[in-house]
Amino acid sequence: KQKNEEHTKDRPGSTSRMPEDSRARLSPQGIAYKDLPHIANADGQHLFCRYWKPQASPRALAFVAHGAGEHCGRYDELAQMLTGLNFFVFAHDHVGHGQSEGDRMVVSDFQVFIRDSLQHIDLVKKEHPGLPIYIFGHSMGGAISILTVSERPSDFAGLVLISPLILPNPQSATSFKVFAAKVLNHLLPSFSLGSIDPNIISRNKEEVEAYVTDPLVYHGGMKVSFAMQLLNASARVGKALPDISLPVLLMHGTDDQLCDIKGSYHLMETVPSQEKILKVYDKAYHVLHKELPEVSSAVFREIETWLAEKIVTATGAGGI
Ligand SMILES: O=C1CC[C@@H](CCC(=O)N2CCC(COc3ccc(F)cc3Cl)CC2)N1
Repeated sequence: KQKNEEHTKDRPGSTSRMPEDSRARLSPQGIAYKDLPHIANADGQHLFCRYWKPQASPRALAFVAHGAGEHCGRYDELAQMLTGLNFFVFAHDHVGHGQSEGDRMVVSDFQVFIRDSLQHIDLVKKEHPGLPIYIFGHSMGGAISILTVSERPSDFAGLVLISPLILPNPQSATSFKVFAAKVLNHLLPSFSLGSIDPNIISRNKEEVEAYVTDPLVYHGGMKVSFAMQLLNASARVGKALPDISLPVLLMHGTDDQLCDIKGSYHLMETVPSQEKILKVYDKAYHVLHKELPEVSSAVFREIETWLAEKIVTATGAGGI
């Protein structure tokens, strides 16, 4: 031991740390992971998980991919509605988000989000063999959902996208800014660009307040390296669309200033899916499920109706 310490002391920059095991590992909020539902991803990072179980035995599974800076707890209402349809709903906080490990809103490669989602999906599918699985994504979570489906073309029964990130917003990604971001990424990857203006996420002031005061939401600026990963993601999404052929329900607000609705029009023109529905919400902002009551209730109703008819036919309990 003594010898060993001698050795590590000499080597610059090395520390002989005690191996940290799950027992001692704490969430960014200081809660022991042994007391939280969690999975460890391929890099050993602990991801906080949420599960919403229906009363009766589930008829279908739903995985929810949250957006940049937020966390899966913000989908509680949506998940509750789905458990009413006898869905077993599950989600996790992506690396660098909410109660999961990782530097805040940092990811080494966008693929990490897809890899971790597939790991969680495979885990839950093993526990519920044979059930159809639907995937939900909002904003950056929409890009994660599309890329997750494109890796498993026949695994999913449907894709629900709420204002997905498909094309970078022209303002935040002008060719000059993209060029600047690429240059900056080499020089100062941690340089912080602006943070999201909370007032443009929704017209619902209470929801804006909830977002601003939510301690699990990251309110810092977006690092250049993360912006690069988002650009990488939207490029990959553009290439994946021609291979998406599962049923798609897509919703977008005309006044979304964070993810351009043009991306959803492009998706509709590009995916070969037989069933693809785009619902446009006039004057609505980015977070449709947390918008003015008439918009969000329409969004929930839309999702409920779309899914109810699918799982009825899927379980063959349809009419004569
Ligand atoms: O409930 C909630 C609260 C938060 C919101 C989700 C937010 C989310 O996920 N966004 C919105 C911002 C968007 C910025 O995109 C870029 C920025 C710079 C760049 F250079 C290239 C891109 Cl593409 C990425 C996707 N929903």
